[in-house]
Order: sequence, then structure tokens, then C-alpha cells
Amino acid sequence: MSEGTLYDTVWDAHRVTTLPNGQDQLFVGLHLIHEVTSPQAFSMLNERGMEVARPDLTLGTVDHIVPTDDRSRPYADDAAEEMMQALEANAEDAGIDLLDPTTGNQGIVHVVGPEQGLTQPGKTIVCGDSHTATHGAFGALAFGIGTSQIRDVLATGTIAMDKKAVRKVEVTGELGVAVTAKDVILEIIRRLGTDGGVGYVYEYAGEAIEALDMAGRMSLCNMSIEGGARAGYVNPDETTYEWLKTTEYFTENPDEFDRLRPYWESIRSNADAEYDDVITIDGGELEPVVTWGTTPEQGVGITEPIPKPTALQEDKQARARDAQTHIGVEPGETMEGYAVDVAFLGSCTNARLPDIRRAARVVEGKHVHEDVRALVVPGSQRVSAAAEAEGLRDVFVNAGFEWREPGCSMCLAMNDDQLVGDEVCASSSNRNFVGRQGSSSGRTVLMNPSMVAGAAITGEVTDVRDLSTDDDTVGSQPGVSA
Ligand SMILES: CC(C)[C@H](C(=O)O)[C@@H](O)C(=O)O
Ligand code: SF4
Repeated sequence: MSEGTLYDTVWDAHRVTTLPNGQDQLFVGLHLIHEVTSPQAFSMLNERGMEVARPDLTLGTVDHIVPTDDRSRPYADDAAEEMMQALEANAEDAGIDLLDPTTGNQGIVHVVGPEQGLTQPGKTIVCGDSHTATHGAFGALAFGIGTSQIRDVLATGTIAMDKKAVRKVEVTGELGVAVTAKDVILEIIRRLGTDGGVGYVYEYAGEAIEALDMAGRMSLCNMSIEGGARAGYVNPDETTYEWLKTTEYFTENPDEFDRLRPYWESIRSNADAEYDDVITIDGGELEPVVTWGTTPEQGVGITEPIPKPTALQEDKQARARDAQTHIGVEPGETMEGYAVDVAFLGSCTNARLPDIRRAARVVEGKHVHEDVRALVVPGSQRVSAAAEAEGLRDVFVNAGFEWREPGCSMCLAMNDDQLVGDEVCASSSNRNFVGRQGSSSGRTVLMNPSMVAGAAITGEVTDVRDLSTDDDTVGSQPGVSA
């Protein structure tokens, strides 16, 4: 078993006891809740007449069902209004802060926690949402949990969990122009498969990871779960501390920053830490990755041919054939030139300010292709306001994009933002499952945000390196705090 890793150290620091069934009971430092997965857990608690143990360590937001256009109440969709009301009532009763749209701080749960400065190194963070691993970007242990676990955390402020093995995923070298954290994680999943991480937590390390800004680290950790890992994290460093320092939590509590910093330093994996597995990828060799299929592992470099199903592992061949039929691609072709109908720049993977900046650089002075419907859905109200203040909203709107209010939107289509019929979407989100974007015949091609911007402009999957000669510098800071 691993030893001396951040995972081991933070786990031990939070262990309350080992339970008779062998699981460890961990103290939970931050519990994030949203409208889809929390109502049932609150009902279970209410049925037993129990109270929320740590409302002070719980934070709510609304993201999945919230409309991204007209947000006047009641919401046009009754189911959405009902979920929102349940969340409001539960938060109010328990005394939990709720980042609703009137606060100016609303957004996707995995965008707002870090923005608020509540996602911190060495914390245990849970949320009833599979992409909770995002918060691992800060060196937190962050896990997605199910409804009965949400209930348990609400009731006790702790959670029972099995300890996993740790795989170090080392990405060496320097990423090329237009190659981003999204491409790195799509490449990792392509190589190891969507179940390659089962039983593991991933520690991302190496020069290419250390060079990523916090937005990039969040994109990377966000998709750990798509690779089957229980969680993913990056050891905290100066980049992490710089982000934290500018958040409201720490500008309001500067002493806290000085008090916590030694702890943050102390939890970093030791130089001689032992891992259960190590894999190394040469980051310098990567190019932008896009998916050709219906799982995130079915990806390919933008200039590479789509594989023949028979070239894949035997148990993956049938699924690959079905996927190629659904998407309508042939092995041997590249994805370049594949026509798109919709461009979606959004989701907790890629809707932070640096993502929007990168995409804006591609879009500036150009126009969305006449056959394409293009949307920017910022990850949070803060991201949106910061982007607007920098003039980025104008760049997109002038180019023919719709600029929407924050939420999950077309990432999973629980609101009105949906594909129609067999539309193809160039999407900066994290899942390309059949039906994911609201239409069972709809087709999703996952890619990084500037590639989405490129597809919006040309009307087809495009190697964005051919569109922009710029380097990849967009500023390392979020620019969305305080
Ligand atoms: C609705 C929620 C339970 C779900 C998740 O857990 O991931 C959603 O966020 C998703 O991305 O599919
Ligand atoms: S943006 Fe997508 S992946 Fe992220 S929480 Fe919302 S639905 Fe889930």
C-alpha cells in the first residue's frame, strides 16, 4: 500500500475511527450540495427527526436544473422550480449558505467552492456529484458520494469510506501550443480506459502538471472519475497558494492563510513516498485530443486516424463499432472536418475564466459559422462578471455566440439547453455518452475550449493550431475573486 503520499497523510489526519466493517470514518471538512442529489437526503434526515450536524461546513448552490436564459421565478419548468424550492427550504431550515442567483456567487458546484476559497489543500471535501474530484486540484481529498452518504454526512459531519490505492500519473515535459489540461486527461483516459482507475486515487505530478494554472488543474482532476479513479489530486504549491490568497475567504481572514500554510506544506507527498502504481506520459508529445465515440476513452489526437475497432482490446471492439456507427465516422479518417451543428463552451470541466480567455482568442474578429448554434455558459456568476469586465462577453456576442447565465446547461441537458435530433455538438464538457446532451440520437465530440471555439467558427472539428498563431499564455490567475 502507498505510504507518505498526500492521500495517506490527509486520510490519517481525518480518520475518526476504523469501523467494525473495516471502513474508516473520516471527518468531512466541506460538504457541497446541489439541488439534484440533496433533497432526498434531507427527507431521510427529516424522517428521523435529525438535524444537520455541521451547517457551518456545508455550502449549497443551484446548477443542474437552473435555466440559463430567463431566470425569473417561478422557473418555467415546474420540476426545476420544485427542486429549487426544496433546496431553498432545506438550506434555510438548516442554516446552510446557499449561493442562489440573487447572490452573484451562483454557479456550478465545482466552480464556486474553489472561487469562495473554501476548497483548500488538505481538506476532505464531499458532494453528491461524481465530478467532486475537481477540488483535488488544490490538494484536497475530494469524493463524489451517493444519496445515503449525503444523508450520513448531513447527520454526522463524517463519512465511512474504503481506502484506495494510489497511482502516480506523471506528465513530463512541456505541453505544446493549444494543448491543455483537458487534452492531458483525455489522453490519460484514452490510454488507461474508463475503468483503468478503478480501485485507485490518482496523484497527478510532473513538470507539465506543475506548470498548469489552477483552472487547468481543475479540468484535469475533474475527469478523474471518467477514468474510473475514486479521486484525483495535485500537490499544493505556490500556484495553489496564489489562488487561495486572492479569494474572499482569505482576504477576509489573512491570519488564516498564515496559520494554514504550514499545514498545506506538510501534507505534500514526500519525495520518497511509495505508490501502488506509477505511469508516465510525455506531455511534450501530445496534441489536442478529441473524442470519436461515446465514452471519454474513445479519443484520438486531432491529426491521428480514428482507430479500427479490431486494433483495440478485444473487449472494447463491439462498443467501438457501435460508437462509430452512432457518431457516423469511419476508421482511418481523422476527426478533422467532421461537421458540427452546436458549439458548447461550458461545464465544470472547462468554463472558468482562463478557458473562456483561451476560446476568446480564437474567436476574436471572426464569426460563428452560419450553420452553427454556439453557446458560452460561464461556470459561475463571478466568472461571467469577470469575463464581461475584460470585454470577453463582447468578443463572443459580436462573433455570434449566445452568452448565457451560469449552470450545467448542455453538459447534461437537465434544462432547456439540449441537442435536437442527431445534432453534433463540439463540447468542452466531460461526457459524450449517448443521449447525454438531451437527444438520444445527438452526438457529442469532447475537446478543449479553444478547439470548441475553432469548431464554432469553421463549422467542423478543426485543428485550432491552424487558426491561431498565438502562444498559449492567458494569465495564470482566476481573476474572479474579491
Ligand atoms: C446530477 C449528478 C448526480 C451528476 C453526477 O453525479 O455527476 C451530474 O453532475 C453529471 O455530471 O452527470
Ligand atoms: S457541469 Fe456537467 S459534469 Fe459538471 S456537475 Fe454539472 S452536469 Fe455534472
